[in-house]
Amino acid sequence: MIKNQGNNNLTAIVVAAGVGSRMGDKSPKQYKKIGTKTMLELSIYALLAEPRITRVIVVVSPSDMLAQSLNFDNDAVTVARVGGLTRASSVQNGLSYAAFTSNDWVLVHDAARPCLLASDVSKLIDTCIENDKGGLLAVRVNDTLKKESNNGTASHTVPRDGLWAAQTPQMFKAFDLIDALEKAGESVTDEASAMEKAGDSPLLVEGTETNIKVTRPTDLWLAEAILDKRNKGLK
Ligand SMILES: Nc1ccn([C@@H]2O[C@H](COP(=O)(O)OP(=O)(O)OP(=O)(O)O)[C@@H](O)[C@H]2O)c(=O)n1
Ligand SMILES: C[C@](O)(CO)[C@H](O)COP(=O)(O)O
Repeated sequence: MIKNQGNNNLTAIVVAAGVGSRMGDKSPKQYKKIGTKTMLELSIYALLAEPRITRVIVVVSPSDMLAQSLNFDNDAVTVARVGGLTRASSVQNGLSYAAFTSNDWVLVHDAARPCLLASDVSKLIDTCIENDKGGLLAVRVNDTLKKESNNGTASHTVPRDGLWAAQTPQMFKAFDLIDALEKAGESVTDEASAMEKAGDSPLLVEGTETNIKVTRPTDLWLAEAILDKRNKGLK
């Protein structure tokens, strides 16, 4: 059981139990290497670069055979074989595994977002704690958005004013998120959706465009280019 950790001992849950079907590859995308590290490792290290995160629970599928080769050489990281059939269920199972005993904050991050900047993690934590309100990293939508009709044509343009693309990590009080996810069901695709359904209005914390979710093959080389540039000193 995790006792009250306070704001300097935060828990992050990294969801890494997906199959990566949109990548069209046989191995789950979270184990794809960018340079010498897997996407999963990069996502975890970006979180651990924020000193207030002192515990990372990595949720993998119970059938994940690659997880046993993981060695983070860091006592802060625990691999939990509690992944579910949906992302939401993996998050719920990770929250249960964490066994919070007080309503501490929790951050939830996609293993598929390896380009996360530690500075953005710090910004999210600072903003949520200063406002005592949960929130998420997000970026404003730049493209003109079209709503598809049922025959592959554009029926209309969706006004993009005020539209943001949600990223992760998303940060909420653990007990509030547990309750919200329980009520929202497994159809929600992020934590903020569940909180919104519960009547909350999560803070939008402006993140960085490079915090992409690696979903399809082209995203992988985008992530490689981003991290290559970053390793050369460009943000
Ligand atoms: N049942 C699931 C589904 C997804 N995820 C995780 O949630 C993150 C975002 O999900 P997504 O990008 O959709 O990953 P996949 O579900 O693996 O991809 P796909 O939908 O293409 O199968 C990923 O880190 C993925 O590992 C998870 O932990 N459990
Ligand atoms: C949580 C998320 O990354 C926010 O944009 C996104 O909803 C995950 O969606 P996915 O279909 O599970 O990748």
